[in-house]
Amino acid sequence: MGSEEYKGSDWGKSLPVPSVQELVRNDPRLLPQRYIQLHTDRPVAPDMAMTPSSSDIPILDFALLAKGDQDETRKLDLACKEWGFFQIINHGVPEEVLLKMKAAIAEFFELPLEEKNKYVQAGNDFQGYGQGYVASEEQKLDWCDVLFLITLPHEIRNLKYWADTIPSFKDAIERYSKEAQKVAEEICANISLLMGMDKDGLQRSYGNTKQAMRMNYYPPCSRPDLVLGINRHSDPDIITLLLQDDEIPGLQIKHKDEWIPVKPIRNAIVVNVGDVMEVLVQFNSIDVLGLNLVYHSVLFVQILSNGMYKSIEHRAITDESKARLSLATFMFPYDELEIGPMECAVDDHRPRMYGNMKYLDYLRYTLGRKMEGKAHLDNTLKIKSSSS
Ligand SMILES: O=C(O)CCC(=O)C(=O)O
Ligand SMILES: [Fe+2]
Repeated sequence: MGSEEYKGSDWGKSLPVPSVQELVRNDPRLLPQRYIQLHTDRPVAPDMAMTPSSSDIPILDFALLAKGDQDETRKLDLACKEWGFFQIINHGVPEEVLLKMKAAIAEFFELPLEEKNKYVQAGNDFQGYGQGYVASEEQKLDWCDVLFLITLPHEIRNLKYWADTIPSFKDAIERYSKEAQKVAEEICANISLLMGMDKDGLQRSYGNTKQAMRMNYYPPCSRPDLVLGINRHSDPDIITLLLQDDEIPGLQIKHKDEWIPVKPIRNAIVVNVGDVMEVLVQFNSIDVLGLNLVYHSVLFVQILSNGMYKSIEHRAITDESKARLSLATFMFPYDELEIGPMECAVDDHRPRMYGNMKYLDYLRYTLGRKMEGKAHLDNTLKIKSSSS
């Protein structure tokens, strides 16, 4: 496949918006109307406190998982089913790699605006410095500036967006990107085992992957009760690894209709199930009998699916006095992959929950619209009459 096809420029684009960081620098109390969320979306006061439930979000020991520890594998299954989110510790990514990655992001956002603007999203591109998911001049905006880069495979990188002003920037990404890929692949390997396949089963199904990074900078906000750092959404990928600030909380996940904060754990990585995982890698209890019902061909994956692993809505709130940084590392399937449930898995007892769709079409659909919880999956692949 030619590298041109992989540049990401056909993934869609986002309308240009002002830098929030600059807005705050010029007047920390100014809050333009476009950032004030509708009442229903505002983070109400109880959300801002650490509720006891945040400590229920599963914490997995990655080293045990990689060793095939049965209890840890069961915890992974439960985490994907009950929460769609979990944190991993003992993940083996050296602390130095994490610190350098976070420092590189901080250094990027500290650059003067003129310098950052050298890496601004081109008119037809999703990559670069700017914001994502802005589809209209009317929609509410996130209190956030973003640098979005496709990081793997190497040949599809568009280095014009890589901040070469910062000498350590490329190296920091290089090292973290490699480690993050290993961790994501190991988690997928364990999910394959949970599906009754061998470790490579899932990977054979989704084929080659692409990795992209979304570096988020959330400036402090004088009215954190009125704005959102990033609006509620699910990630349109297979799996996401998130590095969040060790000190400043912000991430919240929707669990049983409540917004639960994900309490930062030093050096931990937050993992979440993406939309593609929900469509591709779900199974009902009948499948756990060890049957390998996942069938794959070069461009067509047919998966038995009945809605067990869910990509969960999440969002980030802002802090009144401190800026917060986070890094989401996405694992995407390749553009041509056709996703959908397998015909032989659909019968009177197991109604089809998803249609089929080329992944690129799904990605373009979702990236070309404002974030809206799980509406994008519901409006495309999800079959409306489905009960869940
Ligand atoms: O900053 C966060 O905690 C969440 C970021 C996120 O969800 C994303 O970039 O997709
Ligand atoms: Fe996300």
